[in-house]
Amino acid sequence: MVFFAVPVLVYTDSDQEIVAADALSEKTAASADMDTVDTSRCFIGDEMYFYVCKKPCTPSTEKTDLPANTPEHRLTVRYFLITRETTNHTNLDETIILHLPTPHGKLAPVQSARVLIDGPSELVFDYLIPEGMPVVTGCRVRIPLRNRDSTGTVLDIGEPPQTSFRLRAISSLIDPEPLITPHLMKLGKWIADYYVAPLEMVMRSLLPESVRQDTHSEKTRKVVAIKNFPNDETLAKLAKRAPKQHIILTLLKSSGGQMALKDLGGGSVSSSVKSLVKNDYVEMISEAVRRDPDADQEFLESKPLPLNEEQAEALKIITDPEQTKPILLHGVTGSGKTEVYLQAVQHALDEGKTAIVLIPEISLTPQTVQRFKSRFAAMQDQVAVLHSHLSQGERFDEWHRIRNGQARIVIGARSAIFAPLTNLGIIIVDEEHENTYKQETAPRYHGRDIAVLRAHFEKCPVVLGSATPSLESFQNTQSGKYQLIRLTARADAQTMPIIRVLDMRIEAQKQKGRIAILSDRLRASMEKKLENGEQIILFLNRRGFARSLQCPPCGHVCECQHCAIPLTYHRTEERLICHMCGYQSITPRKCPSCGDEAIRLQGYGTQKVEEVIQKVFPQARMARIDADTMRRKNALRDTLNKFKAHKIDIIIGTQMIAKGLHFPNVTLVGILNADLGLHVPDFRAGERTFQLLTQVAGRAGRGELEGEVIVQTFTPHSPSIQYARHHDFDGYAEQELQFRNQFLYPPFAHCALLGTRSTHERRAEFTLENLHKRLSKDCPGQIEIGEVMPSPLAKAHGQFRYQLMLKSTSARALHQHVQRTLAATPPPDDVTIVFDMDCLSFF
Ligand SMILES: Nc1ncnc2c1ncn2[C@@H]1O[C@H](COP(=O)(O)OP(=O)(O)OP(=O)(O)O)[C@@H](O)[C@H]1O
Ligand SMILES: [Zn+2]
Repeated sequence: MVFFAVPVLVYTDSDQEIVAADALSEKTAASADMDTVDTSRCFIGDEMYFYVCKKPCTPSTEKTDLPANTPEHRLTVRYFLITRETTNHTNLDETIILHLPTPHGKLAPVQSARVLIDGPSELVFDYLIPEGMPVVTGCRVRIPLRNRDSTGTVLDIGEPPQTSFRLRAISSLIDPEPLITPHLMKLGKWIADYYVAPLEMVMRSLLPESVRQDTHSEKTRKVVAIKNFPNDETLAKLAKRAPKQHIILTLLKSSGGQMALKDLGGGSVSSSVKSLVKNDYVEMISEAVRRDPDADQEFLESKPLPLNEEQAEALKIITDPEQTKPILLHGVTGSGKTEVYLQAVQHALDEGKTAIVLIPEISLTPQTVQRFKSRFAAMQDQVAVLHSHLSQGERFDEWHRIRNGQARIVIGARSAIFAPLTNLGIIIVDEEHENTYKQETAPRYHGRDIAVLRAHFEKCPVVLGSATPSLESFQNTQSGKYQLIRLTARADAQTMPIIRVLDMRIEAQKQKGRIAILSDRLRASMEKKLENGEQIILFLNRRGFARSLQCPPCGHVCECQHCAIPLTYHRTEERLICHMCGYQSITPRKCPSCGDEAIRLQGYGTQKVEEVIQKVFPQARMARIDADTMRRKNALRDTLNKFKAHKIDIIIGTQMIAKGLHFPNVTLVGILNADLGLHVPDFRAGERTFQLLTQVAGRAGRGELEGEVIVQTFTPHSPSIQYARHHDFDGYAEQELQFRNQFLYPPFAHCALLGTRSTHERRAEFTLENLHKRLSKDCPGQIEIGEVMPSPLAKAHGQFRYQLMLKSTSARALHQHVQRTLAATPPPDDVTIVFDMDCLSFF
């Protein structure tokens, strides 16, 4: 039988029961009668009244009058549906929803919102948008959830879905303005999809906790202001009768009519102020004050420098409106990239736009922040700094200053890419090669990649800058996706430092197999610099748990034959395991290359170095900079300031000191063990070593004095060390890209890590093995799946960790396959799944 739909106007009472129905087409007016409506064929979704009639009819959009005798307050006018002639009445695909005038004569588009409920379980439900409530995507809303109230974020708005139950309505809006801009919403959805992360988690990254929970609020202070200043006569009386009140009034008058209560004397004057208020002479006002995280610092305005030729060319390309590709600014250390960023940001501001500047980790790059703050010192209020050390209150303030347009420049680490700026004019990613841009907890997004995507959505330029670009970005310039700009010389016309590579195998022979911390050469050089009153940086790239075997006499390192990365020593199994493919081998007692029995695990840390240096140079003033010594807030900033003021001669540090530091008096940089970063089970080890050596070396000789760098290594022939020594990025990139291509590593493929964690070792392993089986079934051709193996960090925080590697030339195929498999294979309650798309770390 063929059914036809009749457009009907339905009246419901407050309980949503149908009290009347009205056909909207004259021709079928007869069907307005409930009797003629085949109610057995009704679809009554919450808001969807869909009546089916046996007679053909023509829909009309004419407004029908409400039945005169129906009390208006009991009526809720719903919308109606029109379907075209159809043989299958359940097919609603081609349903058109028309908006009908309500009893109040206003248009009432019936729409629903898809709401992501706050909370750990990532619930998403549809809610009706009450008439007149200005709900848009990104709004925060209060909604009913079961029998309590809850809060959530609107992900989407659209026509109500077809449901077999009744949709409930949004109770109220939390913020009048959507806290997440539409571009950010789009970005959030992309991240959830690509990194296979729950959208709720992504939302947490987009909206800081303090902003989401509306418990935090603006900080206010009490201000006393003159209301009716007494005449001279009263004033004179007051001076005698209540001298305190007299003083307050005089103070207020002389300072322009108002003062903070605190400045007037706080509690000690409160009773006097109270009397003044009572007599209506003054009033008390609450004034919002900003919690300024840098309130204790002063920034002197710095003027733009005249650019050299290369810098000027770079700025021209960056600010060229025709330029649509992401830009990779490859400038050698000290080439003046920061000056280019500063002027590019100024350009965006001049055009009335806003800017985001990402830096690897704010507490590690205080100098960069200071330079931005100084340049824009005149507009201090328009600069917002976002970083992990902010208190909840500070974060709340900064965030709202950005959202309401007061702050136009946002400087921050990775998550600042989600700053809710509108009208973006430029995004800058400084030190784009840094790993810290990758978030190591879900959602495991890469800040640099998200920056490129956001710039694309917002149609604004994005500049990725580095002295040692990541091979991913560099390859993008080779393939034409990105635009490459180079700064080839130091801005102040200084020469690049001389890099000497010291063969520690020889040193080991001298020391009879013991691992020396200071070579004779480095020690002699340090002595000379200290005598000259120059400063020294000693660098030790210490990596904790993944340890490779290295033979001190010959420098040999045991590697996997399939993956060309060092094998990792697993103490419990007494075995060497490859962390890319799972290959295992026994631990050799003798060096497979030279037969020496001295083969051993590497290892000493910064603390040990400090001890040694103290013995060798007891008169030198030194400071150690690593995660242990720099726990205190501002500790790094203070130590670096001391170093700058030359109250410290030697700094001993880890990666923390590799970045963006500019100390003209540093003439010697010692890299104590370049191999530590080189022989880790990671195909990027070479790239990282090259980057670190180049960056650390770049700290030397940044002033009038020539710089010297000494690199101690057991593998002096390694390409990362040799190319770094010759300041040859292109040469390095060329041979490294060849290696990556050969073994199909990024940037030629996407790598991802799938892991399980559990307090029950077997369950962690089984769950992953099960996933492995399922992934292998119906696996798209481009995906390679590695074996299940214990993580290099086999147990952490009481949890056993297993992992497997996935590789694919198609990112989409990879994340979609994983997404599908994970969705179909929920893990046991006591096992956590970890998925790291485009992983940078293999632990
Ligand atoms: N056009 C210029 N004229 C003179 N000095 C300049 C110019 N541009 C930059 N400088 C100075 O050169 C020094 C190095 O510049 P800057 O720190 O910006 O380089 P960088 O490329 O960001 O370095 P790095 O990558 O090592 O952090 C700074 O002291 C800076 O003030
Ligand atoms: Zn292998």
